[in-house]
Amino acid sequence: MRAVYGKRRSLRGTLAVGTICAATFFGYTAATSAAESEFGATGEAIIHADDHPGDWLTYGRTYSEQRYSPLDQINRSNVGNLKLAWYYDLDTNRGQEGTPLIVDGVMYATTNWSKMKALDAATGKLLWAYDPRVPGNIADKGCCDTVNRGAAYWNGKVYFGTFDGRLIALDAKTGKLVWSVNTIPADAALGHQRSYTVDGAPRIAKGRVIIGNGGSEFGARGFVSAFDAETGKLDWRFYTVPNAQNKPDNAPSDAVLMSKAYPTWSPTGAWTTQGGGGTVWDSIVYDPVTDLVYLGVGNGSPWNYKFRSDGKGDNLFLGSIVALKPETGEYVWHFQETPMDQWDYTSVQQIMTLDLPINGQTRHVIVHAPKNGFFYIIDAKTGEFLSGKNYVYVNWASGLDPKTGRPIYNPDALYTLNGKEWYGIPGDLGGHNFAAMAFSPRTGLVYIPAQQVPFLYTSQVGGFKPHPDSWNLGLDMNKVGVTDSPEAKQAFIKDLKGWIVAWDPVKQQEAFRVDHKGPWNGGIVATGGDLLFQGLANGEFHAYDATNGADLFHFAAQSGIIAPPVTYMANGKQYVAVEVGWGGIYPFFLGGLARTSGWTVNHSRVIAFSLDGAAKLPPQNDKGFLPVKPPAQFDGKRTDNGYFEFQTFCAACHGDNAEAGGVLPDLRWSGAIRHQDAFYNVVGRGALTAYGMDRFDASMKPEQIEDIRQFLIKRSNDTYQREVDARKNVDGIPAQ
Ligand SMILES: O=C(O)c1cc(C(=O)O)c2c(n1)C(=O)C(=O)c1cc(C(=O)O)[nH]c1-2
Ligand SMILES: [Ca+2]
Repeated sequence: MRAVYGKRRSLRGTLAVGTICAATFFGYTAATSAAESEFGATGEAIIHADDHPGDWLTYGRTYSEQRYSPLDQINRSNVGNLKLAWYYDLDTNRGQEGTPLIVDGVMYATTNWSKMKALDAATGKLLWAYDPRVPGNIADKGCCDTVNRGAAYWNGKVYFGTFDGRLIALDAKTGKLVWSVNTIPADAALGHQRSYTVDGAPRIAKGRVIIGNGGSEFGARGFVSAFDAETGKLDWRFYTVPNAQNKPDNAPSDAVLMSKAYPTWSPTGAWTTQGGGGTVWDSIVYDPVTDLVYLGVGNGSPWNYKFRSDGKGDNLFLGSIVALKPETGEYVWHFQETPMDQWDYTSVQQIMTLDLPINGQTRHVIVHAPKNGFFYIIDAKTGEFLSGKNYVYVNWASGLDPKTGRPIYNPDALYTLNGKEWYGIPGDLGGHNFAAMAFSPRTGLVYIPAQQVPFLYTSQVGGFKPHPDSWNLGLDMNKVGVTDSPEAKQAFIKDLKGWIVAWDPVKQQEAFRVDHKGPWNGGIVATGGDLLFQGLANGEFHAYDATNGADLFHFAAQSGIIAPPVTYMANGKQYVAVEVGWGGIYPFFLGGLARTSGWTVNHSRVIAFSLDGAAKLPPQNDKGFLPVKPPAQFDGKRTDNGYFEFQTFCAACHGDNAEAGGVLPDLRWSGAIRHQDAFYNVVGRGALTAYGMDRFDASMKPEQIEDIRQFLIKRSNDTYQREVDARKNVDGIPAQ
């Protein structure tokens, strides 16, 4: 069975019987003697990534983004002896989602706030750093923490996006700026909002750096841009949803948007002012086999389909994979996974290509596990739907039409049309989010960091009322939170789950699973040593047996891990490295509920393991924010509105119902809530903008801000004793 996968069988065969010598030769010697021809301008180096498996040259290691490394010096028999080789503390204690690149012994790691660190991959010593100085007050212009998922490497330069929308090229040796461009055209801003943020890793195809952006929770019209890798000149830009007036944008997307996509939108829906969404915030993949670029397209803006498109049409290309020609951005095919999106079911999740036996024939396919919970197999050349099966429990659709792949909707799930509430599984965070999955050609299995996080969808009462400075979903923000009753919380917590699904793509069924404590765990790498490496939300880093999921190694990393590990060779030794740092949307929005994945505090760093490592992490406080006795008095008449304002403007970062998730300040214990002026200085006048806290005096009146303060004092009184008691629990997790 193994022989049918992948292209470069001879090398894989060599490494499969692997000795340290073989891995050393292919990893290190090949890399150091490679010089210009291998890492040069042609892309051959990435196309033939398996000729130098000691490096990690592109986001998913190879263009197929399988996150499989043939290295086998570390394997099932010795992984139990894995040790910390080095660690490098980061200067941002927020979510770390980056995949570091390794080129010729140098690690290029992007971190939160779009910073770049070049480290010696053998020692963790800093070689150079680059800080693009993203302004602190724009943190709330993105939905989900000021994360960054990684860089691209090409012809002696490293490229990465910044949260304020730039694409930056640096000299890989010196860290000096080569060029920097604003990827967001001035006329993309919508009304008062400028909501485009860049946190995904750029990809490079045929000398072009391709990058998208986020923003569909605010009012955005998705697009990707391709820039010349040498000069930074804009080559082409492809929009993923139509122009509101159905006019040409002078872009390669014009023809398909005007002929195919526009008729799938109502001409009078709120999308015409809100942009429609469809942001390409994570997956962009170039496939040298088909010579196509695949875009993973995001959710609708606003989420509410009734408001967005009058409840009409499929809304192309939301929730789709779109294939383009790399040179021109010309449209080739699309496949829509979630027509009529109203659940934030993005299709941006990692796009992986494979050669798979299907009905006795080897087919070159895309495998995809988007948020909506179905595992899709799609012909990579034509976009033809081959099969689809749910990889997690789903309640919004009973299955997919076997011919077309269209979901068979549960009518109750269409909450914007039926006017009812909908407790959706998956919820808005998906059955699988940005945490990368991996494929092992040795087991034939895809390993998906799966999760279950339900979400209560309820339409905004009285029609769509956009706010100038917060999320604009068209939902009732009072309802999206979980009420504080112990029963409601317990029921919700029971539904929170996280695990690895080992998925057999040939049989379209689960082979086995590895259960975790809760959702929001890191991405996965699979190796030639028949190992899976994964960091977890509870702060542990694990190695599992790829054939059966047995837990073979774990290490306490002192903070939740959400990033995917990489593995590489340096000085003849195999290393496994990962960025550590709890964050992203889950602990921001779910707040205290997210702590049930395992109590975590953010201590951000890069950690690297080898078989003979001798490093030790310093001792740490892992108890998180300590409760401070709150003021006794509050104005009970203001707290209901305070709750509404909090859920609308603050909860997305400081946590549902004012309980923080271990990353940003827990406002119940903030000194600022003790005085009206102090609180207004921070929230209204922007005293903490340098730290990522925007000012809200343009979008909220002083009375609204004071209502929030009164609500916070009430919440701190209501929950103080519970939090004090929680610090006495054995595992430190507050009772919920
Ligand atoms: O619709 C969008 O534009 C958009 C952007 C992003 C982003 O840029 O990070 C996320 C999402 N959506 C999203 O739905 C989501 O679940 C999500 C999680 C994360 C994260 O990094 O933790 N980002 C995003
Ligand atoms: Ca989204």
